[in-house]
Amino acid sequence: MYRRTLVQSFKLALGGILFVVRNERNMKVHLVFGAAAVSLCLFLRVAPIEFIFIVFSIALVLIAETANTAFELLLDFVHGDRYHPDVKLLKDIVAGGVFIASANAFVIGIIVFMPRLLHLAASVCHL
Ligand SMILES: Nc1ncnc2c1ncn2[C@@H]1O[C@H](COP(=O)(O)OP(=O)(O)OP(=O)(O)O)[C@@H](O)[C@H]1O
Repeated sequence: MYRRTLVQSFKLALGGILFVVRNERNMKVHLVFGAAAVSLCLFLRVAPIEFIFIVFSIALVLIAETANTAFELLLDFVHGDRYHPDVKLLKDIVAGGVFIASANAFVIGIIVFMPRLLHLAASVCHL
């Protein structure tokens, strides 16, 4: 063990995140949806509190996916790739966490964007 500076710790954490982005297809999907949601926030000029909710929802999904990946790797490391019902249950439970975070982000996205998009569509139709 050695003492790390804050910058070194940050670099190691960033390396962990990059690993997940490179190796997990779902993480790439979450990032694309996250970037789309932030762009939509800017385009629709949502209120600051709504923007905060969107950013928190995105962060929650990314954190859940990162934890899911770490847990899957840990299980594979400990148990190998042999089938085991307990491994299945544990992997399904952490995947459930990602699902909850994603469903939360979806609902918040609907609540924030839907009224504005409908309003935008209505004003375009009346042109
Ligand atoms: N060793 C195993 N024994 C039993 N079932 C497994 C095992 N490994 C994976 N599974 C099953 O396959 C599913 C996908 O696991 P995998 O490790 O392939 O994750 P993945 O392809 O990255 O999927 P995701 O990240 O979307 O959950 C698990 O949720 C589990 O149901």
